[in-house]
Amino acid sequence: MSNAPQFGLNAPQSEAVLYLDGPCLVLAGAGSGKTRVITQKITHLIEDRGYDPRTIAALTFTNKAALEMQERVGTMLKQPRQAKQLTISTFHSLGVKILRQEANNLGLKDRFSIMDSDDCYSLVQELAITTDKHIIRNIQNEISLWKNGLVEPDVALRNAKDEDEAQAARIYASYRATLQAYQAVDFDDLIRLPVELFRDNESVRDRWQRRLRYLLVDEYQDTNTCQYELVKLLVTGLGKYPMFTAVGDDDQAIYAWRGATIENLSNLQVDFPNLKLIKLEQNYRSTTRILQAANAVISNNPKLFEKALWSEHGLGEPITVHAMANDEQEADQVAVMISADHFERKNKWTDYAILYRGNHQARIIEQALRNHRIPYTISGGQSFFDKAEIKDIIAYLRLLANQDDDPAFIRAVTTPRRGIGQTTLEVLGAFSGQWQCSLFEAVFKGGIEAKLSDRQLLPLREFCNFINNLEARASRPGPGGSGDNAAQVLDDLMEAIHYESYLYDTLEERAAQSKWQNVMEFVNWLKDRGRGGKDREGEEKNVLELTQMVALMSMLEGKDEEQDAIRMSTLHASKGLEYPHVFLVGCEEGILPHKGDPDTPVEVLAQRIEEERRLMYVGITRAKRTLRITWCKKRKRAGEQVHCDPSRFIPEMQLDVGDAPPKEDEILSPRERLARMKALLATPKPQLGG
Ligand SMILES: Nc1ncnc2c1ncn2[C@@H]1O[C@H](COP(=O)(O)OP(=O)(O)OP(=O)(O)O)[C@@H](O)[C@H]1O
Ligand SMILES: [Mg+2]
Repeated sequence: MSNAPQFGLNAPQSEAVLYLDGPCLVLAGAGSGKTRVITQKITHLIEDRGYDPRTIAALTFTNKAALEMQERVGTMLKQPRQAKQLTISTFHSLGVKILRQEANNLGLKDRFSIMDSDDCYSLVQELAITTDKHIIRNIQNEISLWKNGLVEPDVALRNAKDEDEAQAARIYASYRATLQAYQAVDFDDLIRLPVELFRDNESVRDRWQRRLRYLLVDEYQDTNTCQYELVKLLVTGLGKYPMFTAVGDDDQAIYAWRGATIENLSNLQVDFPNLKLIKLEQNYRSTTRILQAANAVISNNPKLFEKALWSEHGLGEPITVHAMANDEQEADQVAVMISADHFERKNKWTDYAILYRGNHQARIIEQALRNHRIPYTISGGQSFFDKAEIKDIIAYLRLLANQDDDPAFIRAVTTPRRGIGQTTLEVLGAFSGQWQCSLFEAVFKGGIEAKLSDRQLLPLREFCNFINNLEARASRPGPGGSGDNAAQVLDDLMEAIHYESYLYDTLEERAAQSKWQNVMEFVNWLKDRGRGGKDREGEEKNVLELTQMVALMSMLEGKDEEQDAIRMSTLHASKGLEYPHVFLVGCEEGILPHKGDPDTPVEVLAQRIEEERRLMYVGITRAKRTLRITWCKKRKRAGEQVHCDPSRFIPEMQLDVGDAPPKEDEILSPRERLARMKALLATPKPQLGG
């Protein structure tokens, strides 16, 4: 097979697309067309190699990225409908798909629930018998890291370094037991459980390997141990070539705090000695100035793999740095700059992005944008699915799907209020603890009559009967497969719980109206999905399946509105995306790099700063044409104005080095420009290992 460039790709990109003799890793910097390799390869597999689209899976990091990839492939295929048959999803969605089909093999009932991180927080709070947020979060993190590292509770306990960690390990053991009792899984389990299943059950694993003939993984640098294990289990087997392509960039690894390890990149070379390594060096996204700044910043980190990026897009406009008096002025000025730029360049709003380190920075920017009447959408922040009214409805759905889901039971039974008080619930809780059954089961269990009066018990039983009746219909497919069953069940549910009047009774009118609109939007969206999407092309879903789908969506991001609006996003959520004009705000010491725990040991601190630097690199490289950096001399923290210093990453960008007046851009020929750029990039960098 020739490696001649094709499909609008450069030579190494086509090589990666055409390579099918074994596992392949594309390692390259930002904007070099890694994701493009994935979409092209999927198309190539289907159109030129005769792969059935149902046997191809591509894994990405966010639901949004998955959706974009699916749409992109759809436009490339001669038969766009085939794109719908592909599995293009996040690791977690693939996990749900596996769990749903293999629940019985894992001792789970079909109707397991997926607990969100709030539920898990409450559970840890209960088990740890404390209300100290800091302690609870720490334990929650520790449990998550153990799960993602595939560490069992007894091993965690044995290896505990101190009493705090031992205590966390004991809570981890009870936490797992409790989830099992609830017939629930948390987000980490969505990947951990399939891994355990594939490890322990060869025939199940074999079945999945037969179904998935080719696996592609985007943003590979951010996979954690558990996700890597899942990849390995899917692609290694008896008499079968591991067929996969992973693409990634070690300089963009920004999820170490969630257990991702960059070592997975080098592990790949160890675990698959015949791994084909392909590097890409041409950047197609950004101007030379932007790339220079990005390269300069990241050259301060030790390197796992050497890379040198260059671009043909010309030097471009200067990168500007703006010092602001305080955070209010920053927000206002950014809004003013965007407004002016928007009218001057006659751009769309979607051409702009404001990126920041932490969600807490968003509120003040939102207010400024509203003042200036600039439309915006937020990603990576509070998602639609995290709104209280949506979570209320989801609680009912979860309970329909799984009556043992205690957190959902408590939320649903008390919202709207139906005369069931805290004392009643406490008695019920104690009783269910004593009998080791769920709250729902406790309501009908013999002996409960002695604990609760009729007045207390009646509304509980009424509620449970209502759920039971609805549940009987919830799991059925529609009559004649019309998918209308889900819609009918949803309508009945909404009518029966009087949620609308509850909102108007408890809130002032405007708030109630807006919340009710959200609820209706959510319900209609669910109904559409139940019918297989707006065009009814996808799979139909019953209420149980819809519930699991929703649980997953809330994890990383919200619903995306397709309006012309600027994008506000955390740096983490901006990964993989690109915008013509980027504002990187709050570039101050303590914010970016993030302050973190003052007790952090020096060697850990150094690693953290490196991760923060990669985050800066991700931010810079989202920009295609212009990049503006802002920082504040003062910022309000806990109600007080505190003094701030500019981020160390600003001088690291070495803006003076390549910052020639824009005219020079026109004088240099592309070849000269390239030579100049390469010379600038040739500064020696510290080497590390591999
Ligand atoms: N060979 C090519 N010719 C022209 N444009 C390209 C080529 N390859 C990629 N691009 C374009 O360059 C931009 C960056 O590509 P892509 O998003 O695939 O990069 P990436 O390596 O995945 O970046 P990131 O590391 O940020 O995820 C996209 O707009 C893409 O369409
Ligand atoms: Mg990408």
